[in-house]
Amino acid sequence: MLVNHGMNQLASLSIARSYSFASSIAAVLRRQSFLIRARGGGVHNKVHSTTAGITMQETEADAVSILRAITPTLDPTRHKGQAGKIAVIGGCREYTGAPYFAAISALKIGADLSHVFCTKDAAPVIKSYSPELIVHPVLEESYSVREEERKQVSAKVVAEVDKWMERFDCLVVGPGLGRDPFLLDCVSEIMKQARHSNVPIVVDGDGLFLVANSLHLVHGYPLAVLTPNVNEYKRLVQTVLKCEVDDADAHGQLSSLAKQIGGVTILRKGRSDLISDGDIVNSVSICGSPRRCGGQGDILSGSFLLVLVLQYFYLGHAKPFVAADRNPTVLGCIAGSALLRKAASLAFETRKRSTLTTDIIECLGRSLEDICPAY
Ligand SMILES: NC(=O)C1=CN([C@@H]2O[C@H](COP(=O)(O)OP(=O)(O)OC[C@H]3O[C@@H](n4cnc5c(N)ncnc54)[C@H](OP(=O)(O)O)[C@@H]3O)[C@@H](O)[C@H]2O)[C@@H](O)CC1
Ligand SMILES: Nc1ncnc2c1ncn2[C@@H]1O[C@H](COP(=O)(O)OP(=O)(O)OP(=O)(O)O)[C@@H](O)[C@H]1O
Ligand SMILES: [Mg+2]
Repeated sequence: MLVNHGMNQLASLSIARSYSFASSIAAVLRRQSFLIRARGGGVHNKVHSTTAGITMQETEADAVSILRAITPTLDPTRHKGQAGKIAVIGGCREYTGAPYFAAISALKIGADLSHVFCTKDAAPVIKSYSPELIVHPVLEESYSVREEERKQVSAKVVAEVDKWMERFDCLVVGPGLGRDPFLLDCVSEIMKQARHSNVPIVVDGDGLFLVANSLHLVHGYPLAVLTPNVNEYKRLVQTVLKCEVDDADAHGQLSSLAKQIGGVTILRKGRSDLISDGDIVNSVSICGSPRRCGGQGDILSGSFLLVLVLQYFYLGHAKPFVAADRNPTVLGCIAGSALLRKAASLAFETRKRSTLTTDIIECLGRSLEDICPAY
């Protein structure tokens, strides 16, 4: 009922111009529809029994078909913002590359607007990388705030982000965030606000450090996607499952981890990317690049195609391949992984040993075009 009601409202709101009250309502309705789908997701392939005795389904995802199915056609009737607005929460004194990689990747695969919320000293650096990004210098680290001012500053930081929240289709928390305790406290509050507004949250990098110590931030939230690398995954397994990583039962352990965190979607990055929401385990093994330069995970977190997935699920335009019962966050992970790995492979073809993250970003467009031509 809620979905149909939402779709009808959306149809009448689709001509609304950017940043109007109507478009804010539409965003809320779209997110409700997305939430309903995320709660009911699942596909059914092979059934396996794991060493832990858990019955589980596993599939080598047909990533290219999924990517084709969920990529929206370019439509001249759409206005700015309808192809996606994302925000990256990250960027501090040490790390300015990571949030840039995440934010620019979203634009390169078709999002209309990409924001970065970072610390004051990181902002001019990130702005100087690209005029395309909207950079908000709002986050504060402990060194710049006196003890007695912390409560007031924290409220101000959270309010600065919250006034934009309803407009975002997806939040990416963590690339280059750093681990300053005061900053992480503020980010916890921002995540609570995002969850309250049903905004999908991709958690990566230092965001995973935060979440491993504060699981309640994502526990049971079907619109949360965690994207751990080797270290980050190890930390999650130790904290949540109270054991060590067991590669002999990689699929069973990933599925248990996702279940234990209340059905969030986890993408375990590695030679093959493994994706599960606790129901099935998908793996994406499309040939990538043998170069392991830093920043490739940041591209992935920004290019989740979640924005694109959202457009289709929100607006009810999903092409026939995308069954209504598939969890859109899982689809977003599969598509993002396939796209990044193909771009990395294309970059390596020409750059070989000198392949860098910026070269891979330059290949994101070609990667998408090869799989799903614009016309
Ligand atoms: N240009 C920028 O601004 C970038 C900024 N970034 C930002 O940095 C922040 C911290 O993120 P992170 O990924 O560097 O931290 P973490 O996961 O603790 O890894 C640290 C160490 O773990 C090891 N290690 C890694 N992989 C391994 C493996 N497969 N198998 C075994 N060991 C492995 C390896 O250690 P080593 O080999 O030196 O012992 C590695 O150096 C975060 O905010 C992130 O977003 C990055 O996104 C990069 C681009
Ligand atoms: N051994 C590998 N072979 C092929 N591709 C890989 C391999 N390891 C990782 N990848 C690809 O690179 C992407 C980034 O994974 P990685 O483990 O480098 O993340 P990360 O450590 O978070 O990166 P970042 O430096 O951005 O923080 C993965 O999604 C995966 O597709
Ligand atoms: Mg990373």
